[in-house]
Amino acid sequence: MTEPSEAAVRTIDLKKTYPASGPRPAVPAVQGIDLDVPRGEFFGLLGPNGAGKSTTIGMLTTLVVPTGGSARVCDLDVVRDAVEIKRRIGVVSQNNSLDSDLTVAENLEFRGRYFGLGARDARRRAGELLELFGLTEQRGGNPFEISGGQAKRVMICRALMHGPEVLFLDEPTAGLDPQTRTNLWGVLRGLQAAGQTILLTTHYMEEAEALCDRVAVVDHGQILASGTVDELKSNAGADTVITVTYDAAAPEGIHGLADRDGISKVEINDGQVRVFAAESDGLLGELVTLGSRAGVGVTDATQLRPSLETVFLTLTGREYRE
Ligand SMILES: Nc1ncnc2c1ncn2[C@@H]1O[C@H](COP(=O)(O)OP(=O)(O)OP(=O)(O)O)[C@@H](O)[C@H]1O
Repeated sequence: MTEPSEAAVRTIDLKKTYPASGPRPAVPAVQGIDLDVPRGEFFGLLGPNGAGKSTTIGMLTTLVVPTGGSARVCDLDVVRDAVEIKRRIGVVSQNNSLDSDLTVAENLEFRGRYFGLGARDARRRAGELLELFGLTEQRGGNPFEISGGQAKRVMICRALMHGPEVLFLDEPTAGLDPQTRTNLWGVLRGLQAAGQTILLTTHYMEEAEALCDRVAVVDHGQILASGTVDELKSNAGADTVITVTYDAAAPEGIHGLADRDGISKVEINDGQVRVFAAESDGLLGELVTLGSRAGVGVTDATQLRPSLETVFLTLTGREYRE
């Protein structure tokens, strides 16, 4: 037997353009992305709605057929080896896809049988997973009469029934309240600690920051940057970003700031001024003072410490909207 490849997921110039339909033009949803996710890693695709994350995960899980480039999962080709890949991966979709005609436990057992487990093994494995995920009390319940967080945990259990090599999660905590989200983070961290390779998509920056070993920031179907959160911050946006909105055109004095040590960039858009600074002490006060000396008031001011948010702002020039 050959050693399994170290890469759990590898894509080269992967593309998907949805064809035009009636008056709707073709949509270039994914425009050539390269990913390399080693086994054991917790990898995140982070981007705003419509960035192409679901389409990417769809291609990796063989549900969406690429229109260009290539993708390998568990060293298998997503187009040629789709059936084998399905056996090797677990997928948790965005919406509740549990079967409402079955109980929580039956949903899991059914999946186990589908993947070839005997009835007793399927029951035992379902019981173990439900216990591990704190769902034993819900085992006989209807999967649509439990909370959103519980349903998501059941879906993760179901995806783990056959011991997948890679677990794919599409926006696992979208729509969940903060407490439930944090609980689910604990569950996912536990899975990774046990050796599970995980690839998730998220539009929550703090989720990517809290969970992922490495993150690819995606926007308009392209990867803008990837690396550990620390690498992203130091390569793309180590700066604090101060945004001030004046009630008239920005005061003249602002232009001089761009030449100062510790300030890497100043953007001026009519009354809005954005300053990217490694040394930001006192800067906000200075921007207010410059305004008042010129007879211009401040209507809004924000200061963002270096974070994935400032990385996105630096890369795209746009604020990140969840
Ligand atoms: N089946 C489809 N047919 C046509 N266009 C599609 C289809 N699915 C997605 N799109 C379009 O492709 C683009 C990327 O969508 P995608 O769902 O991959 O993004 P996303 O980052 O996952 O966003 P979200 O979190 O909102 O799902 C969007 O413009 C979307 O409208």
